[in-house]
Amino acid sequence: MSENQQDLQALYELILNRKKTPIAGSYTDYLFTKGLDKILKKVGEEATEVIVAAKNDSDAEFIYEVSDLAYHVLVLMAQRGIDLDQIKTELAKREGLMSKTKERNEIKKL
Ligand SMILES: N=c1c2ncn([C@@H]3O[C@H](COP(=O)(O)OP(=O)(O)OP(=O)(O)O)[C@@H](O)[C@H]3O)c2ncn1[C@@H]1O[C@H](COP(=O)(O)O)[C@@H](O)[C@H]1O
Repeated sequence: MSENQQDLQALYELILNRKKTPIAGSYTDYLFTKGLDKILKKVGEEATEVIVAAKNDSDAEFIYEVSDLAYHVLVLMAQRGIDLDQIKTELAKREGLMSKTKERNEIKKL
């Protein structure tokens, strides 16, 4: 990993650290202080911004919004007490599984 790439595990640990040891002026601390509903609101907003950016041509804007969402999801995970290893374990269970697309009946127009 290049020096200019954020390590997700390190970021998650920094977020956990903010939860354990609040720091004045920290945005992460601000989110934890506001609580779950505020964090959920931010995740919702950031997800919407990803959707809007994905429809636009700018890769930079899309990357920016996905990064905002990733950070806020990590804050949500920390708030819920779920760590990255638990997500990796869940993803590993799916490795090699064949996805099944369901046969769906055509929607009939009324
Ligand atoms: N990756 C991030 C990160 N991504 C986005 N953000 C913040 O997320 C906010 C999103 O902007 P918005 O305009 O949606 O929100 P806002 O108006 O600032 O605040 P709201 O009242 O709407 O919540 C901005 O304030 C960004 O600074 C982040 N804040 C922190 N980090 C990482 O977390 C570390 C610790 O940050 P602090 O907790 O601030 O020390 C930092 O060093 C970074 O590595």
